[in-house]
Amino acid sequence: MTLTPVPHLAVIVVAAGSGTRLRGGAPKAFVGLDARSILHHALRGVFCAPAAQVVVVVPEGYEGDATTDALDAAGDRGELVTVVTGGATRQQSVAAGLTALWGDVDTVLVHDAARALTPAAVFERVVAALDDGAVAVIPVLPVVDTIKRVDGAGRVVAAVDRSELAAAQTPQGFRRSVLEAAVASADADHTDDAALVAAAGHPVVTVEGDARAFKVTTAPDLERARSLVTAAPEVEAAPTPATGIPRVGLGTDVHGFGGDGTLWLAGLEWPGEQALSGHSDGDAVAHAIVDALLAAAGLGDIGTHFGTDRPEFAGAHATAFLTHTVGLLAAAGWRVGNVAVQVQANRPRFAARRVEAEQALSRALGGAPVSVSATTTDGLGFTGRTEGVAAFATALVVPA
Ligand SMILES: Nc1ccn([C@@H]2O[C@H](COP(=O)(O)OP(=O)(O)OP(=O)(O)O)[C@@H](O)[C@H]2O)c(=O)n1
Ligand SMILES: C[C@](O)(CO)[C@H](O)COP(=O)(O)O
Repeated sequence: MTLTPVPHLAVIVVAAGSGTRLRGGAPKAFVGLDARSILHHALRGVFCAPAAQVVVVVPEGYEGDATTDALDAAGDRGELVTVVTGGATRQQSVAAGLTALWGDVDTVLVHDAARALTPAAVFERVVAALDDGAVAVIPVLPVVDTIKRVDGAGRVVAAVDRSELAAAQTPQGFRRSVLEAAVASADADHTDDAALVAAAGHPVVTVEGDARAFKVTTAPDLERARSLVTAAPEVEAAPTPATGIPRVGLGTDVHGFGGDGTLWLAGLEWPGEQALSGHSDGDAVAHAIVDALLAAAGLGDIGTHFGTDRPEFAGAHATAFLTHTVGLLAAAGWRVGNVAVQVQANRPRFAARRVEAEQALSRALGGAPVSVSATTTDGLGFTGRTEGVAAFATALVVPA
């Protein structure tokens, strides 16, 4: 998704850090997440913002690599890209980026390349606050851990009230004149641009950040980013949840009788009933729900994530499928609203276990409501001949 271009908006992507805490064997922005670098992933997000210019600030000697990444990520917007050499500190790199801005730019977002998986919605919120008249805007997340002040010997000195704290992310947005003046008059090195602007006496407002905008700082952060993009590349390409707007999806599945063991259907074991065949346990109800949820979130379909090339799902039951799907949704910023599923089958008879099935499926979906209905087809078709089971599901997902 690309927002409507804002003519006078530029994004400065600071990527000139060395990544000493990561120790990735190259400057951090040039370490790979998958086949592409951290910088490439960050720029893909940046090009969802309505920028008229994108300035990429990189370590000396990496200008060529950065240009290749930037032009690839830019697609047909390559003319917007300027690559410049950064400085010894982040603040100096921001200053270098500012010198490259075109004359008509009046609004600037500064974004860490290291926050490579920042969703477009965060850019949207920052731009919207600037449009509403703010001179400086930062995305923040609440601090979730209990915080202590400690002395040099590691002893606790005091508890800190975390309700007064927020963790700062990027992109941070500013009126250009305000940021330029703050950089020019800075008498200290600050770790973020908001601190610089606040030190110059300007109010800084906050908007909601996003857990996916985490900064790749240490090796575990890199692991997390890699697992997000390699385990579920579609997560990155999936539509970013538009604030407050839910989406619906549809899924169907069919399995024939003839499997080994007992029947598993709708997350329940059915002793004495003939099993369905399939790579997993043949639970057509669970699979239809997975398809409906993935479709709603724009994450492909069951074959994308649970194909026969995934041995861990051989023989797996509904809980494995549904909990994995909930995880994929969460990584893409969605949670399950509700699910309704209909089973067409002569056997098993659902009436006595319908509520039990709803509860089992709901548990596997983290508590989201699930409605199960069952019907026969008056002897028509393959379900009418008791050759198999068909299931049809609809799902609603809502921004997490
Ligand atoms: N001289 C610098 C230092 C940092 N950055 C950028 O600022 C962002 C946030 O910095 P940080 O995560 O601290 O990156 P590094 O400085 O590379 O990491 P470290 O402190 O571990 O060396 C990163 O995108 C980084 O590339 C920069 O452009 N120029
Ligand atoms: C700009 C920043 O990402 C906001 O959280 C941060 O300040 C970068 O520097 P840090 O030293 O890694 O916190």
